Amino acid sequence: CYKIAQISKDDNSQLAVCRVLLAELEAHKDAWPFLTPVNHKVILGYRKVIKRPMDFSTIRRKLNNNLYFSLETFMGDVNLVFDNCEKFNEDDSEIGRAGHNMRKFFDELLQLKK
Ligand SMILES: Cn1cc(C(=O)NCCN)ccc1=O
Repeated sequence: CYKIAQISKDDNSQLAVCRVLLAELEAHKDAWPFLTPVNHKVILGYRKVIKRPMDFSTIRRKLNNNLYFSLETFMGDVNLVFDNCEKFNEDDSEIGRAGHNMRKFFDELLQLKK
């Protein structure tokens, strides 16, 4: 039993770290393009180009519904947000720059939490 308890405790503590990381991402001044799903009815071409849309509100819902099994699966969705942003936006654009800033910020957060 001890071993099973140990695994689940690690997952819980990892998920607690995910909640803190997500809160810090959402609070960043450059988070605004990523707070809610991109509206593909407004942003022409988005649905065709971006096969796996992701945003911070979706990540929060998945976290609340216990759909992340580890820090790694959580990181996969956060990086998907930034990868989608790079694919769809020019580097030299407001949203493109916000994406690069947020990815750098996230990488620095992860260094602190290690
Ligand atoms: C991440 N991203 C966001 C938008 C956007 O317009 N977001 C609305 C913010 N209120 C457009 C393209 C894109 O790649």
